[in-house]
Amino acid sequence: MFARFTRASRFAARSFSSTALNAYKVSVLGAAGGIGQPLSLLMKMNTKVTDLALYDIKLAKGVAADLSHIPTNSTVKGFTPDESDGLATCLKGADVVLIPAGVPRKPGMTRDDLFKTNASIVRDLAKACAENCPTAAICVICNPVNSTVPIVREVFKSKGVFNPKKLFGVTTLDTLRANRFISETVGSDPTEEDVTVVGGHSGITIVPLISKTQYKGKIPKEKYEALVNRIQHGGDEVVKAKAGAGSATLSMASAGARFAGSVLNGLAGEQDIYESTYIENPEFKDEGVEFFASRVTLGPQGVKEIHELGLLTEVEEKMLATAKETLKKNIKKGVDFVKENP
Ligand SMILES: NC(=O)C1=CN([C@@H]2O[C@H](COP(=O)(O)OP(=O)(O)OC[C@H]3O[C@@H](n4cnc5c(N)ncnc54)[C@H](O)[C@@H]3O)[C@@H](O)[C@H]2O)C=CC1
Ligand SMILES: O=C([O-])CC(=O)C(=O)O
Repeated sequence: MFARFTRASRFAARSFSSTALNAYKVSVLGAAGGIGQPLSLLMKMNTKVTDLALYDIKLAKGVAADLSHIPTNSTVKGFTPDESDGLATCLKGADVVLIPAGVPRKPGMTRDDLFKTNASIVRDLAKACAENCPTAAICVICNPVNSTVPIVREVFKSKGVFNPKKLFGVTTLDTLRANRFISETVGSDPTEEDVTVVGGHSGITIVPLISKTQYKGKIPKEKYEALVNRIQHGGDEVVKAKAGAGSATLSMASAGARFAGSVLNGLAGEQDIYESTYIENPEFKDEGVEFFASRVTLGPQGVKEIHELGLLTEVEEKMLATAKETLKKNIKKGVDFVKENP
């Protein structure tokens, strides 16, 4: 009885001082979807999350009711557009916002083909974030990430609240795939691998830096090329296998939960929190590439340090050059969209 009382008091105290006591509000927009549901489940299991707020145009209340029975610290609330201030309430006080809302690919489509539907979804959700939780870390999962992240920046800028340290495109799935696929190539334990993947999140813009691993120069050319190709086109593999029923959802939920967990660990002041993520990066700004997935250290203010690329192999330099050409166009497309459709 006494132990229970103490625990309850501790949880009550958490709601008063969020950051100091490792108690955070996480909002998931698009929470009833293929990614949204398992991602929300994984956030419910994260012990740093004490307030989980779920928004979707359908079913968010049902998903919230379901998850709310799991005996972890967090409360769970669901919001839908039929309540006048549903989205605003979902977002108010959020420390981290995850955005998997948007349509997924079908076979034969590129991520860029999703732009015409997803651009306005992301723009509108970004407006709500800028108005209701301007200081939250915004983590964009919705594709095409190369363009949707610039859309969020433009919206935040237009409202005077943009903070480059708190806007992230979630590219963690590329890291997970690289870790898994390299382990299959070299016969290692995938949980021990840590491949840095930079650039963007679509085909040739995904640049795995194998030269930064212990396997530099050790993987035969043919195997190396097959590995890079599989990392770059891993998404297509799943789209094809799901045959019209969508794209990666479960591996993406795992990636999103890992990334959100790292952001929370950084906010909590934990040390040595590293992730690769698509962020505003000044390194290639002169070339018109304002966003670039980079390895970063995360901290209490979001991005604490952007790691420079350093020395690359000739092959990696070539991949980088090709990636930058496409990224430049993808970024411009997002920026222009907000200019033309504010
Ligand atoms: N960044 C990455 O590595 C990855 C990104 N994705 C992307 O994530 C997005 C979501 O994929 P899935 O979950 O498979 O799709 P889904 O169709 O299963 O779920 C999307 C959810 O978004 C909701 N939604 C649509 N418009 C909304 C709005 N205006 N506000 C709130 N919710 C809204 C839908 O009702 C649905 O529940 C897609 O754009 C997909 O391409 C997918 C895999 C990996
Ligand atoms: O391939 C897609 O459309 C979904 C995605 O971004 C991925 O699985 O990496």
